[in-house]
Amino acid sequence: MSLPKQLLSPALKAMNLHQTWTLGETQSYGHCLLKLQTNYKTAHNSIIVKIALKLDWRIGKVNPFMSSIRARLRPRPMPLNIFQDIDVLPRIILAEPTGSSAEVLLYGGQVVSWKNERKEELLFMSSKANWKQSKSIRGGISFCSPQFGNIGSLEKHGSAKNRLWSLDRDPSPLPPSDNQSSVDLILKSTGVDLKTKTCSFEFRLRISLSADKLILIPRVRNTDNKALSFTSSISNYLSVSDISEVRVEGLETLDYFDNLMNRSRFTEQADAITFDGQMDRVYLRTPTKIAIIDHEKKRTFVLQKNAMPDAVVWNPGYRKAKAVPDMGGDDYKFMICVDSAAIENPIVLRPFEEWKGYQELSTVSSSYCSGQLDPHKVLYGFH
Ligand SMILES: O=P(O)(O)OC[C@H]1O[C@H](O)[C@H](O)[C@@H](O)[C@@H]1O
Repeated sequence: MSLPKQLLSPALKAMNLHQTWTLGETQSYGHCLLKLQTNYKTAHNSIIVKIALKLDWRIGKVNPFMSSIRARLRPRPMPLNIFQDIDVLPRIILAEPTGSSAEVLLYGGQVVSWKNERKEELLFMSSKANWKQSKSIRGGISFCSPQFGNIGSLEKHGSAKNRLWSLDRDPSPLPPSDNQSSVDLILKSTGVDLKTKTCSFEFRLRISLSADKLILIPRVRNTDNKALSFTSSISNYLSVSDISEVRVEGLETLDYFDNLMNRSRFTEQADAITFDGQMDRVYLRTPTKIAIIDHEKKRTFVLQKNAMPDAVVWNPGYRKAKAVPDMGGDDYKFMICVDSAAIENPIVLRPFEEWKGYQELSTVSSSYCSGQLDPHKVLYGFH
């Protein structure tokens, strides 16, 4: 008996992600049998549809179809908490057993909230942030690539923060995240990027939350057959009590480009960086660990990073903040940007090569001081 068309079409539909396939016997090397059984109820009867699919693949070659089948056969991870209310940008809520949480937008792959177990917000968000899906949202944490700032011909701070990312179900070679405190996102270059960059690429971003720690692992893959060169930063808007109470340690004696002085190069002379007006600097070849100490809040942010040798320190100060349309008058007091970055030497990827960065943000109580920067880790990294 042949299956009526009206039943065959939903049966074929059922062959997609929503059904679990079972792996049948392997008949010989390079062949495999996949089986699916579904039950259809019509008004009068119930019909069992059994579908068997034989797959052949060539020895020694990776078959992308097989790897997608394997991905379907993997045990299902816990569903993510995704919210998509009307008029609100789709967001993923990451939660962690101690009570800390984070919110990640698909738009820009941006982290717009990170709260500790006492529900205190650790990230700054502008009181005039533009929450529409067209411009970047001032605040939180975002991955800026393939260009930092306006050094180059591409969109300022790159296109990654102004695009809608998707969930990345197969973040290999990273293992898939299987809990509700981690999310993997992917963004592929579009025709618009290609017009300006003339090279196709993929961005991937893993955001993981654990007790008092937020980890970001950005990746850039060159999917073209010519070399790709790019600069990047992870822009961190940290919430502080008052910028005049903040000092940044770990950057002393380093060279920096001063963006307020036509990117001229200077050497830091101060013991630590403090703020009494606008500051916009790119510190070069920094240690892997930087401390941002908030005396009034008695809280220290510890920024640890790998594969991003530079660090941007930015606060607009009173005057510049007035000229920034999406920033409230006093907002500059309650924020500091200290970004992990690769700016001085652009990253160059050969065809199909992938770059992987790493950033870990954590908080400790303010008894922290520069003496606690572990010299070994500062010199040799923390992995
Ligand atoms: O105003 P935006 O384009 O978001 O840039 C905000 C800031 O980002 C970085 O920190 C740059 O070093 C600054 O020069 C820039 O002002």
